[in-house]
Amino acid sequence: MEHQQQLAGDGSRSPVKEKPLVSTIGKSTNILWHNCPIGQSERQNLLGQKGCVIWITGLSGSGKSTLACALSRELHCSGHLTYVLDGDNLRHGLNRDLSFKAEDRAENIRRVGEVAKLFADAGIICIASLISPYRRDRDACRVLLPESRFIEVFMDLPLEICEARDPKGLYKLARSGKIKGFTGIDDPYESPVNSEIVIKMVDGECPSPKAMAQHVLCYLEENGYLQA
Ligand SMILES: Nc1ncnc2c1ncn2[C@@H]1O[C@H](COP(=O)(O)OS(=O)(=O)O)[C@@H](OP(=O)(O)O)[C@H]1O
Ligand SMILES: Nc1ncnc2c1ncn2[C@@H]1O[C@H](COP(=O)(O)OP(=O)(O)O)[C@@H](O)[C@H]1O
Repeated sequence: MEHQQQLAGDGSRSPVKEKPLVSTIGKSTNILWHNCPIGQSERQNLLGQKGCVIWITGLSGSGKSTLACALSRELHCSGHLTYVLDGDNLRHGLNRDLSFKAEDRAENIRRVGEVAKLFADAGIICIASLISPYRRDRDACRVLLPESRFIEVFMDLPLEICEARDPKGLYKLARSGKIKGFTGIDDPYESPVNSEIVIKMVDGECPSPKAMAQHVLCYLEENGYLQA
């Protein structure tokens, strides 16, 4: 198979015959990586932005989906291509086979991390909005996306505020024991320690959805994500 070129003494290139590198990845054997001539940088140039993942983590009711939607709208209106991966929504399809026990939450985050990586490779600003309660699972996604392409946003709101909002009535059900293993009630949430962005209350008030989106937008502008 001809898949590499060798530089000859006169500077011309001639094909080198070499055995292809075949490897085992997970449970897949005898597989090869296939490169495409159009790569991430060409797609980024087309879109005028850097592909990245904005990973929003926090308790249920902390405003993850609200921020994801507000940010997506702001970016869209200023000519940037985004896509929102929302935990609740993905559990309707891709992740419908997963429960909320720790190993299923880990698999949920792993899958969404891999999907988000594809979106970033496509040059898209991917906004992932999931509770993602375990630090180890979030950090594994960060490793998947080197070159600062993983931007963690921590919704640092107190449980009492999230519980008071309770838009789906799930905290009420968890408190009465009708939902077991609910994050923040009888299941853990490990707060991030190295988030790029933290959204928190100021003088007892939560910033408005527009203000939260502006906060992230400023970070993207200042760090060069909104140009190729
Ligand atoms: N046991 C339990 N714990 C937490 N959340 C629960 C649970 N059961 C159902 N829900 C609803 O599922 C939404 C969270 O899904 P995620 O995929 O983001 O969760 S996780 O990242 O795998 O922990 C979450 O959505 P948000 O409120 O938008 O966070 C809940 O509506
Ligand atoms: N910045 C905010 N200020 C006031 N209310 C908010 C804000 N962000 C979210 N909310 C409200 O809080 C509730 C939970 O928000 P949501 O985005 O669904 O949270 P999550 O996705 O983290 O579960 C919703 O009723 C939403 O309208």
